[in-house]
Amino acid sequence: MRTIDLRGRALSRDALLKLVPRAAVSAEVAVERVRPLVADVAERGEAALRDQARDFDGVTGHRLRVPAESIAAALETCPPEVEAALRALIARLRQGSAAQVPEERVTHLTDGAVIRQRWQPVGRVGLYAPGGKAAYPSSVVMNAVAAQTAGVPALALASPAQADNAGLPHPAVLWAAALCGITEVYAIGGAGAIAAFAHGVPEIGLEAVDVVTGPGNVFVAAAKRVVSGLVGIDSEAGTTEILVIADGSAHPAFVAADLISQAEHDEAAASVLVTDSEEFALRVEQEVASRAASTRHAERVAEALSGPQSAIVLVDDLRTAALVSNAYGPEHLEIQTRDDEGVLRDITDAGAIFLGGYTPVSLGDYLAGSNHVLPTGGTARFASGLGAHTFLRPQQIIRYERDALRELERPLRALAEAEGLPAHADAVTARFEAGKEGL
Ligand SMILES: NC(=O)c1ccc[n+]([C@@H]2O[C@H](COP(=O)([O-])OP(=O)(O)OC[C@H]3O[C@@H](n4cnc5c(N)ncnc54)[C@H](O)[C@@H]3O)[C@@H](O)[C@H]2O)c1
Ligand SMILES: N[C@H](CO)Cc1c[nH]c[nH+]1
Ligand SMILES: [Zn+2]
Repeated sequence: MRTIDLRGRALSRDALLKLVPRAAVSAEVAVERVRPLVADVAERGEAALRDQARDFDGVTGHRLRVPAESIAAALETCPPEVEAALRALIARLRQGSAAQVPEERVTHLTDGAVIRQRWQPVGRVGLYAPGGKAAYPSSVVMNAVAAQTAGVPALALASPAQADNAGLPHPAVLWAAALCGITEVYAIGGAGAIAAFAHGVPEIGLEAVDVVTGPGNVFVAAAKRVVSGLVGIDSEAGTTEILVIADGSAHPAFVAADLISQAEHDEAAASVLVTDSEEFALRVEQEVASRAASTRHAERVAEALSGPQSAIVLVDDLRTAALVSNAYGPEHLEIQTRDDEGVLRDITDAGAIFLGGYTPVSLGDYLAGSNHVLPTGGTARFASGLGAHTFLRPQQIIRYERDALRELERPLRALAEAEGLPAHADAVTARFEAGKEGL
């Protein structure tokens, strides 16, 4: 990992972001690459999906809609320990997600003037679980439990077809689908899946959805940006990032293991350490060097950690570390310092925040009870992680009685006249003209 020494330097946000750039394929470049793929699915439907499966997943002649029997049959091949772990994940995430459903609130402004705020779930959602370099049953659960907690009535799932599973999605994805009770599953990957959800593909019985969610690589994230507006999306949950703020009190082996764990996802993954201790930085570097080569995906990890998107950043103090982290807006932020809560107070922008030496990101990836589908690429500045709230729309319901409306007749007319829209005021006055009593 390269080291960037910021000690004694005060940098603007833009200058910081130039020093620690995002992944090689920028969101803008990826958007231009996937735009024709999305348009092709909108135009040619199934035929376009088949071409993309051949080109990107190496699969031809498969069934795009997974038969219900294949989902049920797959669960029989799930090792008991994995099934128990998936059930534990579902149960813990249900608990964690329940807090994301706001209560209906009623506000009485004056006598007879009431506003209610209710949270209405969307009707139909398309959930994406990645399946390129690895299979993501955990992402199936993260999507499904959030949607089910919100009360969404119709859920469809897509994940890439696998050449070595007869063109079905990865078996582990089907295990998770079965355990979550999802019956509508498609073997479709990448931008094609996102486009299929957004536009619908009647030939295969896929009806367009209202909201598309789920994580994926840079092309999946870009496709979500392209279809957003036509459908709702969660965040652009793209290529994984971890930023660790640590001081000399942290354990170098813990921090190194966490940086490596997220680099395992993708050659383009970003692992960043920000520390005020040069000695600690060196020890982490040594730990990374001694551990990285023995991981299963050593080549991918090495590429991610040696890329420009990964770095060790030396700063003067932890307040500056928080400023650097805020400028970056990481998907995952770990804080391992003498005063984690103090550092947390300075943090504004991050997808999810993991405090202390015993809360690794990989816990959040699987079993913490929090959701692992999180904003990347700096979008944590304005977006949140996936949750039940992603599928809920606040709706205001307004009811005024006669006297409460009458009280507002004059000020309302003043505002309507100020805007040059007097018929708005007339609509109120009409209710108080003689003979118009009594609704
Ligand atoms: N932010 C989050 O919440 C989060 C959570 C989990 C995983 N992730 C990320 O998800 C990603 C998973 O990626 P993956 O590749 O394993 O699976 P994936 O399912 O996201 O991507 C595979 C698909 O990418 C498409 N694709 C591949 N090469 C392409 C190209 N050159 N042009 C256009 N499309 C192409 C294909 O359609 C293929 O089916 C990783 O980057 C990981 O870091 C993010
Ligand atoms: N770290 C990923 C989010 O970027 C989530 C994940 C799923 N499985 C393992 N990890
Ligand atoms: Zn992970």
